[in-house]
Amino acid sequence: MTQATPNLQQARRQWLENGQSIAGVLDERLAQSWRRSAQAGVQPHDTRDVPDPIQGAHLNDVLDSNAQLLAHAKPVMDFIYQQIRGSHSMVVLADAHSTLLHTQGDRGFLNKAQRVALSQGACWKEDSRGTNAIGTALFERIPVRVRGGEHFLEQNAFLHCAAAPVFTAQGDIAGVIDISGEPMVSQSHTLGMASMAARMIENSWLKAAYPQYPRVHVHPRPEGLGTAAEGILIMTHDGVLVGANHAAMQMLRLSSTDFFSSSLEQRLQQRMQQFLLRADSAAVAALRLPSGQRLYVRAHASTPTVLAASVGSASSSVSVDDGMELPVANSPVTRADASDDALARLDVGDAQWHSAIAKVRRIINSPVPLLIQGESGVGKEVFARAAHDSGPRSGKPFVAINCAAIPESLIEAELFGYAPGAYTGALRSGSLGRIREAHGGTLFLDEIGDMPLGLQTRLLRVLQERTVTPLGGDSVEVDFALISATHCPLQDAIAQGRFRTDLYYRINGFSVKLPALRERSDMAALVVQMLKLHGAGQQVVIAPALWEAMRRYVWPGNLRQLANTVQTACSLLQAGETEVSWHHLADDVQQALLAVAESQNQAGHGAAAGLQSQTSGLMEDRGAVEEVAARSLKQQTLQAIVNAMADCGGNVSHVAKHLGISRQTIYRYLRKAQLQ
Ligand SMILES: Nc1ncnc2c1ncn2[C@@H]1O[C@H](COP(=O)(O)OP(=O)(O)OP(=O)(O)O)[C@@H](O)[C@H]1O
Repeated sequence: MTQATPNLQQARRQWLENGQSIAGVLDERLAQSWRRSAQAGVQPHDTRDVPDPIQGAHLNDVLDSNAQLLAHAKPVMDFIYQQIRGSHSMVVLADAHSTLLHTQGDRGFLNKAQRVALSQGACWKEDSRGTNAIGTALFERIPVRVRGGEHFLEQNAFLHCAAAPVFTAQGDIAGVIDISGEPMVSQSHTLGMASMAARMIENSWLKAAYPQYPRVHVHPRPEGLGTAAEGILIMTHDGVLVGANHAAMQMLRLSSTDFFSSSLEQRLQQRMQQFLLRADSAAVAALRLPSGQRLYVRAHASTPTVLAASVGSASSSVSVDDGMELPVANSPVTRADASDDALARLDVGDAQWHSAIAKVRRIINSPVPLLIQGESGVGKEVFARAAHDSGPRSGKPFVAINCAAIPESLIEAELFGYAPGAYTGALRSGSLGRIREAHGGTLFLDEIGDMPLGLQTRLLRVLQERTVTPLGGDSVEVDFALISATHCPLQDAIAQGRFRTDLYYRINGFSVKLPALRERSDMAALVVQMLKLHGAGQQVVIAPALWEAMRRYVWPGNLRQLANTVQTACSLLQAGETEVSWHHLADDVQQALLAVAESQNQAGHGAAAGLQSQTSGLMEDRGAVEEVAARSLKQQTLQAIVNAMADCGGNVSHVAKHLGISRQTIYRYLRKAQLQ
């Protein structure tokens, strides 16, 4: 423990018991974190509410969803560990929700860390573990060092930790890298090492994620190019910015809304595309930004001949700062990335979503039945349609049936059809039935877990024999690709005797899980797409404070809720208005997002500053503003838990899995809700 620890313990006790000020006792940012920890109900001595590490299938799911992060982080962790080996320390990688994915360290220290659950599967979120480098760095989105007694939980006072967030290509948090150890490694350079490790992971991931697109490397000094500190920007062949590392975002003051909308040329006010036509990636040019800042730039044109897409009649040279002349090729317009089908159009930047698409492409030309899992509204049907449109059956029917929406008495006739006059009230001409309507194309069975048991037996027969027997008629051959979807694990329904095991294996030739919106790293790209779709040809943007709240909201209704929100907002814009703001939202969404913004505001963040003045007129009564402010992120989480409990028939394990939180957290929320 450090010398400071007893003083800090005493200061914390006096602050908690008598409200004595902690200002000056510790860094203001950590003091804010202590306040948040106390507000979240974390008890410095009592660790009963600390969730247990996740294990087994749940852990595997989390590792799968972070496969890209892990793949790029492990070599960097090896490298960092080589630097600190033997110093009673460890390197830790956690995901964006503070769940530990991988640890590497000295055996003795790993054992010690295990005692406070600094181990794989454990969650180190600030609101359950109190102030700690991993959870606090994720909350603050900046590198954070927490030494000894600065930890909120007393049991963590032996740890000295430095953590830095790792950002995705569009500026969202992907995870965090942390170096933890005993006081002897707690020199200031551990924070620098963690930050450098984060940059190395981002750079490796960014370069691998978009091999088909050209890259621009930038740094304020020429010798900074090629180092871990350089900025890297990725752009499409027609100049649209699709990704950047954190360094580039800071150098160019980019925000996540700049991706997929503004072109690099707009941002740099230089003829970057022409510059990129250079095949020689060794050349360095100097650019001066509109702000006067000078940047040195090197292009890495992966496929030099394809870069002329939007340049059109490129001139033979382009002049940049320092009088450098860059030769420009007049290349034919071709695309390196031929894949522009429906699935590719859904692939706007999220790694999990990208991996689901890549997996489905592997079976798209085969008769393997596909099972899509994911919460309600994540886009399962949209994904299924895109798989159909991108496969060999495109142009043939895509027939979607929601098994939960058709009354049990009608579903049989609806699916299998009936012969003329088969029953009273039936159409005289008979009915083909939805399965036969799908002949040649794709049958999409949504909410298949809700299909009545008797019908499951008949569906199984159809799948085995590839024939349909309409009510009162003879069997007819059918040929269709099958895609099914479910928002709850079918194993549950099997365990409860509500779903046939043999049918499960028939429909689950291959399964993909689509992430919830709150787990996706490409929300900015999705919103930009939606704004384009509903913006009636105008370049519509979102007010910064509102956007900050949207990014932090949990979106229990997923893409459906987000798409409705954007569409409603766009339709409420007055003629000539191009910025979506709070008063363009439906009441319920507005309240939820205002609560997010206010909770941020109270937590000392500037993003939502001035919120009240922005909303005056919207809510004239100060009491109403306070009432909204009182609804915290916790209430949204509680709402998401309650909704998921209803969806999953009260099965806490499945709710935990769906929401990516521990069972203990769910019980804690429900217990608190009951006490209210
Ligand atoms: N990629 C997307 N871009 C924009 N909006 C989308 C996208 N995917 C889905 N949506 C929106 O979300 C809505 C819900 O999508 P979809 O019906 O595919 O979800 P689902 O997971 O099948 O939902 P449920 O489980 O409730 O049937 C769509 O109607 C659309 O408005």
